[in-house]
Amino acid sequence: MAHVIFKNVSKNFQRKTGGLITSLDQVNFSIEEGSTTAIIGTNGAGKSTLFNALTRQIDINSGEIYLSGQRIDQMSLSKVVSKIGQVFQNPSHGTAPRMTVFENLVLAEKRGEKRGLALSLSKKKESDLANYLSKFHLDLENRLDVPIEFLSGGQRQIISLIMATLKQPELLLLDEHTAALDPRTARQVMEITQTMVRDFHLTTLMITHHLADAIKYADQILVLHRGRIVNSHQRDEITHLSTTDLYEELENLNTSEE
Ligand SMILES: Nc1ncnc2c1ncn2[C@@H]1O[C@H](COP(=O)(O)OP(=O)(O)OP(=O)(O)O)[C@@H](O)[C@H]1O
Repeated sequence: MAHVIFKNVSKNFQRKTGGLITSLDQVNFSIEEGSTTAIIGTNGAGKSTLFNALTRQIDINSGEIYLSGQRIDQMSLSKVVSKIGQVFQNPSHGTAPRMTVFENLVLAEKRGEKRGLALSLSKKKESDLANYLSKFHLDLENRLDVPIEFLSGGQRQIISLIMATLKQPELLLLDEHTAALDPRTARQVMEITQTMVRDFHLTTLMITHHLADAIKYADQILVLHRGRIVNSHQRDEITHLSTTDLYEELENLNTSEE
């Protein structure tokens, strides 16, 4: 059985002016364990809605969503949160900006555990973390006692990534997590992401507008348009794709609407 399965998933929203918007329209796809899937699509295609359905931020109207063989579209939010790690486009999303890097990492480690546990800010743990952070060459090992809000965007995204993967999630969601970074930092963050995904054998789903990243890192590319998966490319085929091919595919979808 595939690791993630979307079976006939649909989601409608009520339009303020009346009527319904169909954000997900009978979406079907599956993701193999340990693989990376990129979702690309036109504006308003339903990419965020798909992520929100996975993380239980919204209820779907029909269909089924499975993670590791379990139906998650009806699971409690707290249970889903413990299974899925997410990194957002906005570097301050998902972290407590006024707390230090170390405090954020300790909180991430305690996520899903009983409330009321004291933070175990031991010196030993701090030096272990400093060791781990030094391998990213972003000077993070010297920033453990600095509030997250004072870090650069790239540094914050790496911390968010570490927080999202610390508990080895069953699924990692990357929501355009390099989009707000300058090109050099974006490349660096993407490479570190790839190292973590490989090292921890993480099943990953990423929304990206960087078509080159989809080609370079994905085992599967899903093309979403008006709430439907209109095409999918698998690894064998992706190797022969160029960014121009994907760009033209998206352009054709845009112009077919006009
Ligand atoms: N809470 C909501 N209420 C009403 N309509 C919504 C809601 N969330 C999403 N939509 C609509 O659903 C459609 C899909 O939106 P979604 O944000 O999922 O697309 P997207 O692919 O992430 O877009 P983009 O790349 O432009 O951010 C859009 O028409 C959007 O306006």
